Amino acid sequence: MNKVIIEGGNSLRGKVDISGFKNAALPIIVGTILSNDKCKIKNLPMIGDVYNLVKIMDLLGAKVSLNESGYMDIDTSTISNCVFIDEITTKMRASYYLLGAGLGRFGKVEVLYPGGCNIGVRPIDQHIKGFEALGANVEVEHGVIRCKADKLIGSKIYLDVVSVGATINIMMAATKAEGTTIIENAAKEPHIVDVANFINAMGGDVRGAGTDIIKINGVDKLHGCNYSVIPDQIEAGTYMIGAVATKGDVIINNVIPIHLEPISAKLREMGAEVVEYGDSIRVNGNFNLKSVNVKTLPYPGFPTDLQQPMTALLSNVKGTSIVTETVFEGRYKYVDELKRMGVDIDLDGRIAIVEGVEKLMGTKVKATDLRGGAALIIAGLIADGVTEIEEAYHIERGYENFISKLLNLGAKIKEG
Ligand SMILES: CC(=O)N[C@H]1[C@@H](OP(=O)(O)OP(=O)(O)OC[C@H]2O[C@@H](n3ccc(=O)[nH]c3=O)[C@H](O)[C@@H]2O)O[C@H](CO)[C@@H](O)[C@@H]1O
Ligand SMILES: C=C(OP(=O)(O)O)C(=O)O
Repeated sequence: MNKVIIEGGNSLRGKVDISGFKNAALPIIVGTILSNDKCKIKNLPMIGDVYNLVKIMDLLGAKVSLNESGYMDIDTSTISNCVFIDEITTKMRASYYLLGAGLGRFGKVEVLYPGGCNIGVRPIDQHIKGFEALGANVEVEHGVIRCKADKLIGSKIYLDVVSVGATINIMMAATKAEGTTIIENAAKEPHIVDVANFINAMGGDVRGAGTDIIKINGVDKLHGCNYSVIPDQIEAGTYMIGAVATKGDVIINNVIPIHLEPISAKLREMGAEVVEYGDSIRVNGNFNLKSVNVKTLPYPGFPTDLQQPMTALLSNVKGTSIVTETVFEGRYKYVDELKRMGVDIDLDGRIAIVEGVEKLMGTKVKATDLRGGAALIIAGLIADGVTEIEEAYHIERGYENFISKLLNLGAKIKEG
């Protein structure tokens, strides 16, 4: 998808089904390497990152098939090593999970430094700290990461920053270590819990996921399993924000409402109505909305992945909103694009001062990254006239059928 064209001005109304969580699905697919067996994974999102990862798993030697309803059969017993220097892994962030899974299974991994959204420096020092604490030798040279361990031994690891990727990577490697590993100051995101549940479904012993102390008792051998990925918190949050931005009324199905609490709370604070049901949530934005301040934080704080769509919404809400991005220092690149649509946002380091304007105007803009692209879609939905979003391929990395889901909700949107 190169371009998305939106004619703004329609409220989103109706129902939308949320797909499986990108940031849980990706480590789960890579985590099947630990099993050395056959796994069946359900509820995978049909997104660019999943397609890319299927190619990677295939090139590594796994037998993998994925059907269009998000069901994967994968046999990783046919993988013989994890030395894999191929540019394909630089097209996404989650290829870094080859480090934890490969180290756990083979005691040796060589891969290129991962890619992913251009939202800041994104170091992996905490992953490395964890692997080294488990006894691995790690070298990073000319963009290649090499990890090697004759034997992994459980250890106590305090993360200096709360990192989703480091928590999951250490959990994966430690699952095959001798003895017990304790991760302190671990990330608590819903996908951490999902990956821990998946490891346990393969016969692992991970306890405490979802709290900031995770205990992993190493096991000798894992086995295959059947597993279903949780719904995508960020995709759901994007539709919630879209409903409010367009003064619409949307029922968002296949969600875990508690995972959406940080978003629901903020939208309620703005004056929107958010009603939770068992596995769905209704968001009605047809009220007088007020400006709010938003600070991104690790879970259960407001997710950084929704900062961009949220800022697009606030740009059209009367009053001053202050957005503070505490997780990624470079996550405001899309603001220049929003400015082309007439928004009034001043950036001061990690702080965005958003003066709500009455109207956004459609024009040609460029998606700078995945969620920056989603922010431009939200802006395009509320803008007067036509918005053309170029470099829209970023959006496909993480949203399943975004265009057709929005069409079903009444948006005027098409691929260009
Ligand atoms: C594929 C995937 O799941 N991506 C998500 C993952 O990215 P990712 O795993 O890259 O994000 P982290 O949680 O690791 O990063 C959080 C913060 O820690 C810093 N840091 C991280 C690791 C490290 O070794 N050293 C270090 O300093 C990062 O620069 C950032 O400032 O979590 C982010 C935070 O929820 C999300 O925005 C991404 O969508
Ligand atoms: C930053 C994101 O993705 P990634 O870490 O895969 O680049 C995201 O999903 O918003």
